[in-house]
Amino acid sequence: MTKAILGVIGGSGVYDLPGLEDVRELDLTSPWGTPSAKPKQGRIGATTIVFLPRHGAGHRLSPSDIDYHANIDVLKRAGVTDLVSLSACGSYREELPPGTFVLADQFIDRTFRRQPTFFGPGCVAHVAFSDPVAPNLVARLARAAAAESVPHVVGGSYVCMEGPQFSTRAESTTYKAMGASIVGMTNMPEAKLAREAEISYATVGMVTDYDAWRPHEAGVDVADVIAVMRDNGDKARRLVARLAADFPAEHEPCPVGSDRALDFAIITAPEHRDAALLAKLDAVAGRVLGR
Ligand SMILES: CSC[C@H]1O[C@H](OP(=O)(O)O)[C@H](O)[C@@H]1O
Ligand SMILES: Nc1ncnc2[nH]cnc12
Repeated sequence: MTKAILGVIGGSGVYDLPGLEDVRELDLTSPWGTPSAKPKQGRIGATTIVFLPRHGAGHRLSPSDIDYHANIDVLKRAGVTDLVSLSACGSYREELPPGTFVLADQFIDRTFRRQPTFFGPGCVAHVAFSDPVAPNLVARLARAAAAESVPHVVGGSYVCMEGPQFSTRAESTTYKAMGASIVGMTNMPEAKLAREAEISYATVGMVTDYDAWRPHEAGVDVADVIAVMRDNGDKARRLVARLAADFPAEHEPCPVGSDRALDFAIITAPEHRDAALLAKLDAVAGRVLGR
């Protein structure tokens, strides 16, 4: 049995979780770099929660500057089994107005200056990623949202752009035509790295704006986002509190294998593996590397 530990990555507008009790800062370091902040561990009811503000205290880091490797690595070291990402996003659908929470089930990765894997020369791995989020975690989030009367939809594709500028109108209409529901700048490579670290992941896309695809409307600017962000942040805290209150003590096996992603993923022959990289992978891949 594995004790369930719920990780929460707070995005724009969610820099703390005031409902946490018995809070302490975890003094964890990572061989991958510097996490956005020291994770805070606490509990809501009987559920242990580890919280990390993605952009750091005071929103210090832009999406391209976040050390996603260090963030996921320290959450793994903290024992996180299930990870909820809270993310502000733009919407590509009239029926997903600002204030809606989209529990996305797919991603389209349009980032171009981020290293998307923990693996590399000396230890190559290919994890399955056709189903990038953990459906049981999504179902729990949907139940928590319903219980808290938070407007939400289950499913949809999140397109992750590099940023930090918002989309041009041409980009916005292109992503909409690709079938995306929402757009943000942070869930890639975060979700990929969580999968490599065998952490069940789900994302809550908190719509703040309609991006730039509506022909007769002004495009998005950060003032639009901030105007909605505060209210979304309050809803997100209620959502997390409800999720935590109803969370199981034991980690539920992920139906799409998030928690066993490395069973057959590492393809480099043992005698060709790089010792320095293996050492860095102690937390992420310790289960299969026997570290
Ligand atoms: C402040 S608007 C743009 C900013 O908000 C989103 O961040 P997060 O996913 O961490 O909530 C978006 O991805 C951009 O980084
Ligand atoms: N329209 C948008 N595009 C990218 N990231 C966002 N975050 C919030 N709104 C966004």
